Amino acid sequence: MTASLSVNLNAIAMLRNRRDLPWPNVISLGRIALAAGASGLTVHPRPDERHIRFSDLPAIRALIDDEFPQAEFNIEGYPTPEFLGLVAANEPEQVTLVPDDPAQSTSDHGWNLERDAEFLRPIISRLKAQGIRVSLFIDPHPDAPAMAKVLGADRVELYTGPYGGAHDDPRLQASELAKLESTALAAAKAVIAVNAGHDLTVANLAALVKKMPNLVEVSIGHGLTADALVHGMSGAVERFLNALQA
Ligand SMILES: CC(=O)[C@@H](O)[C@H](O)COP(=O)(O)O
Ligand SMILES: NCC(=O)COP(=O)(O)O
Repeated sequence: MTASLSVNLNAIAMLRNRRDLPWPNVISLGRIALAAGASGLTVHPRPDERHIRFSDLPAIRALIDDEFPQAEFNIEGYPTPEFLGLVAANEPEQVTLVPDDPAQSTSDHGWNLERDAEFLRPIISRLKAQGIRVSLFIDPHPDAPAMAKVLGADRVELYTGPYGGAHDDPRLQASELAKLESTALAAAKAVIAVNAGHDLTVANLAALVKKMPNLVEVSIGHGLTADALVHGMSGAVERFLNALQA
């Protein structure tokens, strides 16, 4: 089974938000990603809207519904009442619950499922009653998948930040990969599906999927956006040089 790719649009939105202008256009780039074979689009709205804006969500929902009905919308975030309202209004196929503090610059850990169980249980059940698949963002630990399953989650998303962050240290990267592998194995035993994400790149993805044969989906934003810039730069310069000659 090949894992599917959900393209996280947060990094593109952050670039757009540098100016009061509509480019880079999150919807146009989402369309390009889906037309190129991505299976879905991910957004992680944060309370200060510094990346994706709440007003982007209906347009992403409409893009999928109108042009890519097989694709999935994945909304990630901390389940505040405001976040749950956004989810109810935009009807994603999947919600990934992440234990972010609003002050965090990016996600850097998974849920403490023992401590947060009674907080998460009713939220998971409410989201599932709305027909939404629920995934819990977890640090790699072999006990976590079974705990997530008991709480009613459909999937876990393994936090791959430390694995991605070890890009310049092969020994550390191997030990982070071993943790991810054992957690994916534990998820297979607990019969819960596995997503993964954070700081995944073309360079670190192949080793990950080899060790996690039950990986269903990866969501990737920062590394994929960086790659899009590298591979799009010469074409963009060419277009501007042509415009200068016009
Ligand atoms: C849960 C997760 O790892 C991603 O959503 C990541 O946090 C991307 O969010 P930012 O692009 O806002 O950092
Ligand atoms: N769910 C994880 C995710 O979307 C990863 O984002 P990024 O670290 O690749 O920007």
